[in-house]
Amino acid sequence: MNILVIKCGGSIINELSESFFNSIKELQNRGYHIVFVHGGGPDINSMLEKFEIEPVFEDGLRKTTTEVLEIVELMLAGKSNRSLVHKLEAHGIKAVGLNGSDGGILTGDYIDEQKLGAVGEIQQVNTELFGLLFEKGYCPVLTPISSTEEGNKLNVNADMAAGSVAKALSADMCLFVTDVQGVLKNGQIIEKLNETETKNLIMDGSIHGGMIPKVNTALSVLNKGIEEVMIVSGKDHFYQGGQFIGTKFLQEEGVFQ
Ligand SMILES: Nc1ncnc2c1ncn2[C@@H]1O[C@H](COP(=O)(O)OP(=O)(O)O)[C@@H](O)[C@H]1O
Ligand SMILES: CC(=O)N[C@@H](CCC(=O)OP(=O)(O)O)C(=O)O
Repeated sequence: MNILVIKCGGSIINELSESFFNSIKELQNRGYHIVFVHGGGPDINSMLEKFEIEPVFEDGLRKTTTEVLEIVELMLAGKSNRSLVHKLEAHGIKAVGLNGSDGGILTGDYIDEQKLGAVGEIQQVNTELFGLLFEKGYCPVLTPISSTEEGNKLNVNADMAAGSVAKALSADMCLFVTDVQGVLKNGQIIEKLNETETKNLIMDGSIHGGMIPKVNTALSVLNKGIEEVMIVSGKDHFYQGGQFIGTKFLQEEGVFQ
């Protein structure tokens, strides 16, 4: 079974192009089973603004108080997930929305409760429901809210959640769909990146903000043996005639799995 995990960023959910859906259909026709993991950062920020709460980020991760967590879940599960499922279905792609806590899909733990509040990283992924949905031709669409073993809710960065899902499924491919064509430097797309080059771009500030968890997750997924890991745009065709368009992450030369 060919499995593809697609992380769909909040930056692009409301602006996904027709070409994006055509690319998804082309991949399904080529036999890929697809799991979507979505974000929703901009919608969360808009709602926080309405409540006059200032969004605070540390290296791309949202500081999550109890009050913020309620708004995060409201927007992610109530808006972003619904929008993506509606759009997929409207394009003839069978989709079912799930929260990370449904059927115990995502179990996590706090990263640094003191510094970030209720922000987690994934410790375990229960893939059983994905298998059941794949059998009937549905794409699971997952909100990255997780539970701790004690049942506390955690806000998990959607890039990191997608990476954990890709690893748990031993996916053939993991794509991060966002609002830019890939990793850019001086406005130009970088087509191929290895770990050292990526770390240097973070150090010199060329990669910043929400791109940091994305590239770090891309590298960690690659290091787990998933060979096709890319950042692509949801504004255009990211796949056409068997070719992907975006930034592809590559193992360092001389490093073998
Ligand atoms: N080197 C870079 N190349 C491209 N985008 C970058 C880079 N560094 C930071 N970014 C920012 O990262 C954003 C994508 O991350 P983010 O806003 O978190 O998107 P998403 O919601 O899709 O996860 C881009 O729109 C851009 O503003
Ligand atoms: C801990 C943390 O940062 N969680 C993210 C979850 C949503 C997300 O990752 O959305 P994007 O993919 O649009 O960035 C947040 O609260 O914004």
